[in-house]
Amino acid sequence: MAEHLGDDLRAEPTEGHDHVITGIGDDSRTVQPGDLYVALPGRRFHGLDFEEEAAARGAVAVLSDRPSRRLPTLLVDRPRERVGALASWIFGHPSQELPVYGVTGTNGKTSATYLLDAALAATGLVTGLIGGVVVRGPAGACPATRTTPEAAVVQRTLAGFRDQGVGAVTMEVSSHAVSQHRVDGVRFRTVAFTNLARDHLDFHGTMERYFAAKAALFTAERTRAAVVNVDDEYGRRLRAAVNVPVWTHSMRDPSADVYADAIRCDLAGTAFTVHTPVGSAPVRLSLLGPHQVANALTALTSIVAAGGDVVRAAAGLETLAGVPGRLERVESGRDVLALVDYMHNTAGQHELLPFLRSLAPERRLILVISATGERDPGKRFPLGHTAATYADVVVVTDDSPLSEDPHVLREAVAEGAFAANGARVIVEADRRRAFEIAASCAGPGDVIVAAGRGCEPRLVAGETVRAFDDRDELRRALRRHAAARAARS
Ligand SMILES: CC(=O)N[C@H]1[C@@H](OP(=O)(O)OP(=O)(O)OC[C@H]2O[C@@H](n3ccc(=O)[nH]c3=O)[C@H](O)[C@@H]2O)O[C@H](CO)[C@@H](O)[C@@H]1O[C@H](C)C(=O)N[C@@H](C)C(=O)N[C@H](CCC(=O)O)C(=O)O
Ligand SMILES: Nc1ncnc2c1ncn2[C@@H]1O[C@H](COP(=O)(O)OP(=O)(O)OP(=O)(O)O)[C@@H](O)[C@H]1O
Repeated sequence: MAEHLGDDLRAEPTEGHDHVITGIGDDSRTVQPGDLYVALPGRRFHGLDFEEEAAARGAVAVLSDRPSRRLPTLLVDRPRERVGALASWIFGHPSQELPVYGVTGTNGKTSATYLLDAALAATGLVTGLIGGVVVRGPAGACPATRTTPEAAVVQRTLAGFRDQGVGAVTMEVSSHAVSQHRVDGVRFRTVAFTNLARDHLDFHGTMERYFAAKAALFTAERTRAAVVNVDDEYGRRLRAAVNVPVWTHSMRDPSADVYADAIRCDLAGTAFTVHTPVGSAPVRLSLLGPHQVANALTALTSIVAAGGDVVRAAAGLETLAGVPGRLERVESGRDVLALVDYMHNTAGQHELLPFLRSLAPERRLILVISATGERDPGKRFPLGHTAATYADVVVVTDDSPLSEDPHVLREAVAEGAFAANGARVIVEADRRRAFEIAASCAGPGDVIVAAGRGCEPRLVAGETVRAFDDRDELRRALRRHAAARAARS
């Protein structure tokens, strides 16, 4: 049997020949025996730079835009565009057997996929999750290195899930992934769109191109249905543009297919009633903040769109204790509310900061903020400005500058914060010291939020990588400060 993989590539099974291809991989460091090694042209390297390593690990052939000197080569013009379909074929088209629920959008992907995973599990399914924090299934979990893995890894992971008896997969899909063909070859049951706001312009250039990258997911070839948040401006544009069945959800518009009302958000959690064409249900989330209502609607609408049971799904959402690093509470024994969040764009700030203010109307909101290097420079000033518009104290510090000068990043954020003429602004390069300063500013009942990194486990500056988890560091800073205060009194 032969299979057409595109206009100019035709593959024949190789059993009985010298080279038997049993898998596919695009990274020489993780190639497995029997793999077709996809040698991609990159910004820094060409995959063929590592062909010796790939061969030594057992790669039997290469797919590339240049001939390998070491292994038989399938030559194609744009290899990245071939990997998804090819990997899907090699692994027996796992997404055709397995319902895959995709979630895309600027903010809310991780939260919505955790919620969707919990809801699907509550309907009795064994689940798999591919996301920016973790990749996990029945065989275990491993920390994610990216929001969406490369195409070969996506297909290998889906095949593993299928073979382990998974009944539904939830997957975060970044715009980078769409542009880089990482999800080509995935057939989705539904794809959900959460929202679109300024981010990633370093990669996409303009908002229109960013939107187009997301919108490219919503075609009949890729998904059976679209799930769209119509409270978002780009969501409404998407609804008007797509040619697949669309399920809308809203917190404001009762004419949406799925609608939430009776919304209550406080420190105990988030409660609302969901109304769908197949019934209504009360929902109680442990997660904090009104944005989690939108994320829960993304999860519930995806399930309803696929014919699932909304009452069981809603009950499933209640089983989720939290999402790592997303308004995650840090217990320190001190009488302050300390939270860590992944807020790293102004859209997220506008959603969360009014809620955080409302938690302590008489007390102070203290924010620690920073900007990551190698990301859209236009985000930095507004990040500082918005933070200082809402908060009482803003501590501007360093994140992972990667290859950039941390001083430049810090100055841009601080400039925005000072320009707001609102909060008291303190600039401290050392992140650990910034947490100490925040802890020392806090009085009883105040709210401290370490924003921007969530549960990221390390800081990266040039070639230097050091372990740094905001949750541990904030807890330590609060405890140290409490101990020092006790010793003084
Ligand atoms: C801009 C971007 O997406 N770049 C990705 C791209 O890098 P690149 O073109 O520079 O590749 P390269 O490092 O020159 O390497 C070329 C080839 O050699 C291979 N190689 C390289 C080294 C080696 O030892 N062995 C080896 O085989 C690589 O696997 C690659 O195929 O291909 C690399 C390998 O596949 C990716 O690791 C890299 O992602 C980098 C790390 C990255 O930061 N990506 C971010 C922007 C990203 O994708 N983010 C989105 C989500 C963002 C969000 O929503 O917040 C994501 O999905 O994570
Ligand atoms: N529905 C939402 N609307 C606006 N902001 C949100 C929403 N959901 C989450 N956020 C904010 O975005 C941050 C990241 O959330 P989450 O990780 O769920 O989204 P994501 O799309 O996976 O993010 P990223 O692409 O940056 O990894 C949260 O910490 C919160 O500050």
